[in-house]
Amino acid sequence: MLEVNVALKVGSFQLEVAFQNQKTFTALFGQSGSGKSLTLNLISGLIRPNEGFIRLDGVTFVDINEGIFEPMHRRRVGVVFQDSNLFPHMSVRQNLLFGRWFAPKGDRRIDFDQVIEVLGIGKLLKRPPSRLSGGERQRVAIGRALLSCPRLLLFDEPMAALDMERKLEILPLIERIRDEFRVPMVYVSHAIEEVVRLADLIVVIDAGKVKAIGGPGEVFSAASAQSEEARFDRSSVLTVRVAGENARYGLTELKHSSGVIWLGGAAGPAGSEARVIIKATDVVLANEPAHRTSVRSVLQGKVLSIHDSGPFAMVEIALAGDNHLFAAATRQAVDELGLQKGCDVFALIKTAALDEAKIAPAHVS
Ligand SMILES: Nc1ncnc2c1ncn2[C@@H]1O[C@H](COP(=O)(O)OP(=O)(O)OP(=O)(O)O)[C@@H](O)[C@H]1O
Repeated sequence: MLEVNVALKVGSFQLEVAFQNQKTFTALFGQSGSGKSLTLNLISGLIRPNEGFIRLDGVTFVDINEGIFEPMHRRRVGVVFQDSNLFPHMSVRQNLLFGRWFAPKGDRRIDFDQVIEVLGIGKLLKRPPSRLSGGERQRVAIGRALLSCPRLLLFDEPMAALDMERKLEILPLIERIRDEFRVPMVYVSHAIEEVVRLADLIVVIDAGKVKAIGGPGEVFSAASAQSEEARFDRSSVLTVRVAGENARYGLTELKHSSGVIWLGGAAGPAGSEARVIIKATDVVLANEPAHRTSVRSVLQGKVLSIHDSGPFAMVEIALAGDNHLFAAATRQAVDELGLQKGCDVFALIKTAALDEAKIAPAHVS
């Protein structure tokens, strides 16, 4: 179990973060400048808190009251940064072996060949980092961190510099590592697609404080999880069942208790549970089901709240099955449709905005 309960003041910024996770994968999610990296650096031992403690499976990394501060190398944590930080003068193999060197001889439980196979980097072993693509460099960086057989693996925005295609290649690799090597992980990101797909527990940090905490479904259905300013980034996460494919058009039908959503691309085996991420700006509101439009994805719900913000409004809709959906609209449209708390409403979702990056299997860990 990872237990974090720390306070830190740097300049005028005050960080106070507390959470615990018995499962493997914790995501620290929040806007730029919210305090995610500081939290990660406190866990790695790069910086020392003013107050509090951090423990992993009963091992104390730091406890200010007890006067304990283990330096980074004694915590045995592996870190993967946005920039892979590989040693430029070493080959891929040497970089990986460097990681191995940090693993204590009696605890080399993670196998070199297995890591290479999972990450698909067998063909790259002789190359210097300068001859790798960004995605390949990140795979090697993950391999190097993993081969040190860490007690805890930390990721600081590991995919922030990669394009969507590379992200979609690397996400399943991180999933496999999570499931095959069972190393606890803490993953910093401001990308909702990544944290929903990977995490058991999401800790939402805002202005140095924990704003929400829970599994992907719970956290992103709560209005409080995302900041008010993030109107154009606001997303909802709905739990759906994969109903079947329309092979002719390359679409997948997703069933929600409030209606049907069509996704461009594949979404896992029929019958399986999945989570779909819907941006508030991809939802159109209507008083009645859409006729003669291109929209095929329609959910029915009740207006739960309306928050005005300048010319716009954020409409929160309660759907059957305890999911909430956010829709961004103009205040004018909200007035003209006569929307108010308790009204029935139809949410029309653009399938063209829902591709494979927006779907994640609802994993059980
Ligand atoms: N050494 C420092 N001295 C003063 N302020 C600092 C220091 N390090 C970080 N901060 C401030 O603390 C806040 C949180 O920083 P942090 O790097 O944790 O944010 P973040 O959530 O990781 O953001 P990003 O996603 O942009 O990396 C920021 O306002 C930052 O300017």
